[in-house]
Amino acid sequence: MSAAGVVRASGLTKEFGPFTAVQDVTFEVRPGRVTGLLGRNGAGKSTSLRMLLGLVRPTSGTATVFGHPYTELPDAARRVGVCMDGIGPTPGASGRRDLRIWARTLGVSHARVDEVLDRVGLTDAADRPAKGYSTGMKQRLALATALLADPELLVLDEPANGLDPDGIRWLRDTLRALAAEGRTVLVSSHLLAEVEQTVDDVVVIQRTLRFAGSLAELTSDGAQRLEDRFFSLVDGDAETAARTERLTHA
Ligand SMILES: Nc1ncnc2c1ncn2[C@@H]1O[C@H](COP(=O)(O)OP(=O)(O)OP(=O)(O)O)[C@@H](O)[C@H]1O
Repeated sequence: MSAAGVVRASGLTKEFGPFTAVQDVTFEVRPGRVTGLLGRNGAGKSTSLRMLLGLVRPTSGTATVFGHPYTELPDAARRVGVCMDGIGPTPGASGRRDLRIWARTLGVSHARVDEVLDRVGLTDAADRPAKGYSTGMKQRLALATALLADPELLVLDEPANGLDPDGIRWLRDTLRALAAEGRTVLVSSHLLAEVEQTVDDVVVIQRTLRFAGSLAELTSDGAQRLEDRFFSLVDGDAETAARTERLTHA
C-alpha cells in the first residue's frame, strides 16, 4: 500500500461469536477522492466503518486514519466528520440548537453553524424541532454535524438512505464539491447507479474483499456497468474474488 492512504485497513476481520461478519479486508482510501464502500445488506460495510472509527474492536487486522489508529488520532473529532446510525439529534432540540451543542463540544463558532445549515439546505427549517424532520432532513442535519469542524475526512454510512431524488442529486453534488475542496470522502452505499455517478474509487465487500481500486478500472472506463461488475464480484466465490483482487493490484 502507498503511504498516501488517508484510511488504511489491513486484514480487518470481525467475528461475532461463531459468525464472521468481515474477513481479511484490506484497502486504502486515497486523499481528495470520493471512495464508495459497496456491498449488499449485511455485507459488513457498517462493521468495517465502525472498526475504522474505533467503535468496534477488530478480531484481527488493523485500521489507521491519517497514519494512526482512530482512537489515538490527535484532534480526531475535528479532523474526521462522521455520519453514522446511532448519532441522533439531541432530544427536543431544533436543528440549529443541536448543531450549537455539537459546536460547543468541537470549539466551533455559531457563525459556522449557520454556514453548515446553509450548505445542507436546512436554514429555513433550522428552528423547528429536529425530531419532526423528515428522514431526508435528518440525513442533511447529520451531514451538517459531520461538516461542522471543517474536517479533512468524511466517513458517511449510507447517507443517501431516505433521500428523495432532489436530495440524492444534492448529496452527489455535495460529495463531489467536498472532494474538489481537497477533502477525502469514504461513503457506504448500495445505490449502485448513484454511486457510479459520484465516486472515484470503489471498495466492494461481501464479508471478504471483492475489489479495491478505481471506478474506471472496475468498469473498464465505463465500457461495463458498475451493476454488472458488482454482481459478478459479490456472487462469485471467495477464491474468484481473491483472484480478481490480486489482478486488480497487480
Ligand atoms: N453486534 C453484532 N452482533 C452480531 N452480529 C452483528 C453485529 N453487528 C453486525 N452483525 C452482523 O454482521 C453482518 C454485517 O453487518 P453490517 O451492519 O456491517 O452490514 P452492512 O453491510 O452495513 O449492511 P446494511 O447495508 O444492511 O447496513 C450482518 O449479518 C449483521 O447481522
